[in-house]
Amino acid sequence: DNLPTPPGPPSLPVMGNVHYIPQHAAWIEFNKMREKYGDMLYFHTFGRSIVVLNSARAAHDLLDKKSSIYSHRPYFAMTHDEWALPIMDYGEKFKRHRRYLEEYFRKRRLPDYHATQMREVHRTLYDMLEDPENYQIHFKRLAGGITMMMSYGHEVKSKDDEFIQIAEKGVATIDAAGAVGAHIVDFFPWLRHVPDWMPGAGFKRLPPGTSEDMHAFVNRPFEEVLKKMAEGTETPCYCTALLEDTKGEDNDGVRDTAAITFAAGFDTTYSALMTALIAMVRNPVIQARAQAEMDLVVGKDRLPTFEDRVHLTYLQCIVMEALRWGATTPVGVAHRLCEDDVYGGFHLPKDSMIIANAYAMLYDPKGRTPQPDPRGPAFGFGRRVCPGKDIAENNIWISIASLFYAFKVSPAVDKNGKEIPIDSAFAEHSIRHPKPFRCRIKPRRENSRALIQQAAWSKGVMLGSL
Ligand code: HEM
Repeated sequence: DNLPTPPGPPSLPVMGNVHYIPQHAAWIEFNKMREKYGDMLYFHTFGRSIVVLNSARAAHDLLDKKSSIYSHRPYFAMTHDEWALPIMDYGEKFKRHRRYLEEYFRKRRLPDYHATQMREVHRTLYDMLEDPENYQIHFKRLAGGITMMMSYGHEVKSKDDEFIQIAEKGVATIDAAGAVGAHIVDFFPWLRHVPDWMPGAGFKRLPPGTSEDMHAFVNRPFEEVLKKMAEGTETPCYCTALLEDTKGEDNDGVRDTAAITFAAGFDTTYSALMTALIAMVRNPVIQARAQAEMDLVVGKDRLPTFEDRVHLTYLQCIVMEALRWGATTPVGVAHRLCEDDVYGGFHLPKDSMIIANAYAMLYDPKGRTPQPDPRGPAFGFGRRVCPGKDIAENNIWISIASLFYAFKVSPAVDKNGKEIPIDSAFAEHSIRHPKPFRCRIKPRRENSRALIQQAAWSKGVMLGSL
């Protein structure tokens, strides 16, 4: 048919209009273009096209409702290194890897992880009590510690943990930004044959030596699990359970999916925790209200547990708002349309790269009652929706509940005792983070210290925490 492609900035002959794709924080600029061009933006060059979806409706209508044709990933060069699910194209291996993760992180299984989550969070409370200045390090250890325990049964006692170091290096080589968020900043190199901004393409630019880091990251923790299983000293975890299920027929799949839970879950969770913290530091009234709700539901003599969750509706709103305001993965990971399609009277060409602008959806100024659920845009769409979304939400929930139950957080003060104003700007990377800020984290009540010490002591996480 002769339907037009969606609107977008004006095109040059041959070159098309990709030069209008902003180099920095593209999601913000795409959002501005929305006023002029609407919910869909179209960019093209040399016969290739990119469609940006600026509204939750468009993303839902296409990526969710027509997921059978919108769940591929754009082409990129490093296919031989396809161990990482987020960049894997649709196909048998993709389905197998997703099945593993969905099976082990499905809703029904979530209670299996509660003990690990509580233990790691209580360890973090203790770290915060002893060394509140370094809260960022404790959040990092927490985000990494939960994943390492769930995936490998490995206990992360300090930030200097061997596997965390390996993993951080490994994730850095994937270019964390590229692994879970599309690297739009580097959009132009895409014209040089390979979409450099695509997750995985970062491998190409690695400085010498880092492919060893990547290899170590994917292999070392897994090998340790195998070794422990051989000795009979393993801790039950994702790897041990899945190795048993798959009976040695897909050890690579177990290894790769375990590694991706770390790569995809570490920085994102850390960012969400930082977002919740800065939000509470800046909004003392809201913080106090959440604490009053917890005092009512939890009482004053114990720390919160997952059982309290259904009663803590105000706190749940804070978690939702952190997911919204944080827009941790502002453009998620790009999808690819695998056949021609029509939407809203426009022609969407086969093989278009589809970018869901989650940022635009989460920052949509049009007020609605009730507010739309931020989890849709925050965790992605269709058959590619984040398989860790429920476990991620639980990680964030128990962390936030416990932290604000035990501590009062407020802006840092200067030497005259005056509060230092906090700049709540975000670093606009493809995994967004609040920019570093200083704050005070103080036990909230007289017995807070004792409650934390008791919890940390009973779980044996008191020593070697720092
Ligand atoms: C706040 C935390 C998190 C956020 C905001 C987040 C967000 C996302 C988003 C937006 C996507 C892309 C979805 C799409 O293509 O439409 C994604 C994919 C993915 N996430 Fe998460 N995620 C988080 C935590 C986690 C955790 C804890 C895990 C591990 C259990 C995880 C594992 C994955 C995997 C494996 C994919 C690739 C799925 C695929 O390509 O089929 N994520 N995530």
